[in-house]
Amino acid sequence: MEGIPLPPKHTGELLKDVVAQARALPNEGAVADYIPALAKVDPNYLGLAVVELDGQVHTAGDAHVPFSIQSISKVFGLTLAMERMGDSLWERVRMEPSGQAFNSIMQLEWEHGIPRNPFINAGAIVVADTLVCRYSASRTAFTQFVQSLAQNESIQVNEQVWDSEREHGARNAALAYLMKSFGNIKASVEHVLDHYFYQCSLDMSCVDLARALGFLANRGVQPGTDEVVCDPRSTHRINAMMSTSGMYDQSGEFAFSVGLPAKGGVGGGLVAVVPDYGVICAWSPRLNPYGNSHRGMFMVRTLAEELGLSVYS
Ligand SMILES: NC(=O)CC[C@H](N)C(=O)O
Repeated sequence: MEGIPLPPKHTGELLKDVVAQARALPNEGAVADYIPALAKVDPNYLGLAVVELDGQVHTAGDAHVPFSIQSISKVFGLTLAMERMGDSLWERVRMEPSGQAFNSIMQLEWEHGIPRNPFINAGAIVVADTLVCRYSASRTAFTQFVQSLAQNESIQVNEQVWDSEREHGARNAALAYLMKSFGNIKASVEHVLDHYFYQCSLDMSCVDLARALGFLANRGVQPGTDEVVCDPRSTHRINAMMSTSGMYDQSGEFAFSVGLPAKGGVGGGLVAVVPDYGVICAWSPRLNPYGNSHRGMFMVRTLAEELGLSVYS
């Protein structure tokens, strides 16, 4: 990706400009309320961060405020599971776009309890099952993994969000029990959901997330620490699935208009990987009908256009 890096000062100014443009947009979309604790978040937060591979950090708005990472946790879970399971993981979850909402149950019965990909809820619940089965303390292992990637030991679960997910998790429980009936969940459903809800309920800032996912822009090696998080083949696969499924049923539009591997969550976070350059993270809690951050998409798209970051150009 030659020619991407702009003078650092310019990038910082650009981020501030993009946040100001996003703030001026009409208030479209709504904060997720099917998990009641998420509905309490101030919808006007706006954060944007870029962490480059050489360690430079550019921020604007609320880039340092922790928020609920929700489905962005699926990227960390998948990375851990791929390292632990090897290719046997792909017997239990596929790598195809689903063309359905992130929590849809219909396809799962037709396809005998094998989820389309690890980034819809059903797929992430299978991934959570593999973690629960392979770690004696999967929640602790998950937190330590994320803390070390983000180089921030203060990252922790938001207990209110975790409780709220448990109390309002009927649909995820339905997905898990259906998969259990097909033999695709090995541990107890209760245990698996507990882990899944936990990882969704971690709080991280835009800077934390952009730093934590640096290895995906750097062939699996974590910038700054030089830790080998995964091999280049796994890096390629994770980025490929983020490109095809990371934005759920809007992944095609995102590839069409932005052109970066990305993952969104219903907390309003959106991460985008720019190979050989760094990671962008945007946050704005109001969601569009696909469950993706409305202003987050605007911010990542504008930045990608301004800096010429598309991997398809
Ligand atoms: N898209 C999301 O961010 C969904 C995550 C949320 N915890 C759920 O399971 O419904």
